[in-house]
Amino acid sequence: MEQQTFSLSIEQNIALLKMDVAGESMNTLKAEFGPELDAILDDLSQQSQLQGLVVYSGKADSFVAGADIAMLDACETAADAQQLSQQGHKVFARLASLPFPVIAAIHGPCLGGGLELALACDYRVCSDHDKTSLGLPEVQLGLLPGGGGTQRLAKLVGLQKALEMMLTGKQLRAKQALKSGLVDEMVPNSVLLEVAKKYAGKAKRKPKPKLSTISKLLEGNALGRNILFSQVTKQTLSKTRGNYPAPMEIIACVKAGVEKNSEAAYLEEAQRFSKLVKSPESAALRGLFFASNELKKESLFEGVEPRKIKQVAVLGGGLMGAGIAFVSATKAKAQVRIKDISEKGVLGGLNYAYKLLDKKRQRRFISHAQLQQQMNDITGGTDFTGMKNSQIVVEAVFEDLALKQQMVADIEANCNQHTIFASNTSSLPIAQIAAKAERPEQVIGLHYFSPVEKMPLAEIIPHAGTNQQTIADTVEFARKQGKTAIVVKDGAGFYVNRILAPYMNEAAILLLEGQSVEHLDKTLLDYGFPVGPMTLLDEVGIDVGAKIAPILEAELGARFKAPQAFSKLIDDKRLGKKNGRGFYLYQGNKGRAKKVDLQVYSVLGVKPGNPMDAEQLAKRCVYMMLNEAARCLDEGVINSARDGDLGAIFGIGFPPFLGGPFRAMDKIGLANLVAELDEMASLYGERFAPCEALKQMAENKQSYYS
Ligand SMILES: C[C@H](O)CC(=O)SCCNC(=O)CCNC(=O)[C@H](O)C(C)(C)COP(=O)(O)OP(=O)(O)OC[C@H]1O[C@@H](n2cnc3c(N)ncnc32)[C@H](O)[C@@H]1OP(=O)(O)O
Repeated sequence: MEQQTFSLSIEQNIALLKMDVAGESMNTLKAEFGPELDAILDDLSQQSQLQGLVVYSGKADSFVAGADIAMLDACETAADAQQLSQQGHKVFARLASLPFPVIAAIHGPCLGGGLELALACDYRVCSDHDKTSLGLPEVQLGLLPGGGGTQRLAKLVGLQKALEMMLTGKQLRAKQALKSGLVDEMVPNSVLLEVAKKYAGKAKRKPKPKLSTISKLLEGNALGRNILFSQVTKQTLSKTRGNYPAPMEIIACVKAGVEKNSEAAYLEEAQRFSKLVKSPESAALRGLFFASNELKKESLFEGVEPRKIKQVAVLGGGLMGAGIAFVSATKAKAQVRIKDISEKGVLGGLNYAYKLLDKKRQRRFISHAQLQQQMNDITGGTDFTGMKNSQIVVEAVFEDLALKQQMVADIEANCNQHTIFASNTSSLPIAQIAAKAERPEQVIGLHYFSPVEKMPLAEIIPHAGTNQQTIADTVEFARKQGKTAIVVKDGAGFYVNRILAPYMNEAAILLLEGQSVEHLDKTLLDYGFPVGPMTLLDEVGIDVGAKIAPILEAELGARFKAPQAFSKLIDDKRLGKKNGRGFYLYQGNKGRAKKVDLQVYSVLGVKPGNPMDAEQLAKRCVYMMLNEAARCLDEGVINSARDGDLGAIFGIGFPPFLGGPFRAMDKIGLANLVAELDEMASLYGERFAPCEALKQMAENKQSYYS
């Protein structure tokens, strides 16, 4: 017999509807639930003695995570997707029109279609648990809330808050949800159902947002609303640069909600939703969701169980070390010891963690007691005291091979025989760091991106002698720190910096050819990168780039050669943002729009000329990256196109709506790409020559994804 998803019980004239999707760890909404729910609603609407209905989840730690994304993926046509949306509208409308109050009892994630279900209820009560979060994250999948969310949310929390939630996809914690009026009450999970039942017997109600006087003025009349919509449209376009259609569609739906009758507005939501389901941007973003979920679950070696890391040491209290200590303590819930050569370094590391936690406290995400508790998990010192039991030591010291080898020896002498030594080097081969180790099998690379607490990627780099247990433990540790972890081959630049370097070099060459700093940055921002290459070089440090380039060139060849003229920037003591001297002005320019430091051009001996066609300019940088990504896969630097896509998106910010370099190459078509690279090689130089792997695949009419 087919298992039911919903079970109905009645206690003292209060109906309790439990949702529990069999065989799945989280509830998601599926089309096939329609008839089951319809039958329940038929039954309920005939029971005149009922005083209320409480909807809750049978899962221990989640309410409903939204519509089933795989079901959306399976829609063959926009009409299929429109039908799904309209089916949702119909069921939720029936729920809303029951003759007694309907109450959602929410514990755990209540997202997308899950929140739309809760919005169709009269009242919402949620648990105060950390796991409880409410939001409409559809925009992150390139979609809009298609289950009535664009219509109901604004009526409950007001236009501004609703637009902010839907355009960012941000999830609210219980406290924030209560404050914004999204939920009516927040209680401990142990009494959630009991409190929800108390709403039975109350009046059904029309939601009314609690608005400040200014918001009332803005949202309460047509003129104010027009100003609001035009401001939001402008801000949205400046953020998306036209690359993401969903935000504009969300604004249009919300606008329809205030300007049209309900039937027309709901129809518009369904139509716009269906168009987005079939958009290439949403397909890429959904692909990303599935790919990162798949990677998260992947176990690397059969029979090798990763150990739980509870004791961590970090060598170096600088920006990277401090960030690593912070995520190890707060996310991976480990006891962390920071070791630095100076007291100042240790204090710097502790202070960094304190500041991050204090920000959370100020935003009321954590209490003062929780801040103190988390700070208790991070200690520091200038010697090896307290490090004996470390299961993993992550070094984040200067990029100096001899120093790192010394660190390995120190850790082998002062920790224990099982301690893993993980290096956060961004350029030195791990095999060299392990070369003098007594236990090289426990040496591995663990490369983070700055700032560690924000950047989602970690590259895990075993050298040829690293054992499976060390790899499995390190991957699991990075996952626990909240990172998307990809295993990459040991070699100059690993994966992310290896594909970034030719892109950055090309931008530098273009600058020397007379393209302006602003034009370069704007063009690649418009293309979809989060920052332009010149800004990125300022952020990373021009000196850091200058140090890595020769290492890559020596190991990988002339296509990595950085333009000679760039050494003049170092001679001019231009290190980037950190010393206030880079491509942009920093001193005395705080809070103002970024301005290029025009002296850069005279230092480099160039004069910015006519701006190159934006498409051509972007292609020159991006195609260098694509070609290198193809080489990396061919050489086994990455294990799959999927890892290459995730690494580029989470490590560099490769435009997510393109799905990553490999999906982008498939979209261009490998034969077209090879032809374009050939032409670029003849115009601009051999560095553009398509790699053998690309040529082979193009010849065989292959693609990276089927
Ligand atoms: C019409 C509507 O407006 C359209 C929609 O609702 S679109 C969907 C909107 N919802 C979302 O985007 C939420 C997507 N999910 C998430 O962000 C996260 O899964 C979460 C925050 C809910 C939980 O995260 P976490 O605790 O790390 O668990 P996570 O491993 O991601 O998910 C658990 C399982 O649920 C699955 N899952 C979660 N949400 C899902 C969804 N909306 N569709 C399909 N599967 C989903 C995951 O694939 C995973 O499956 P598995 O057990 O087979 O690996």
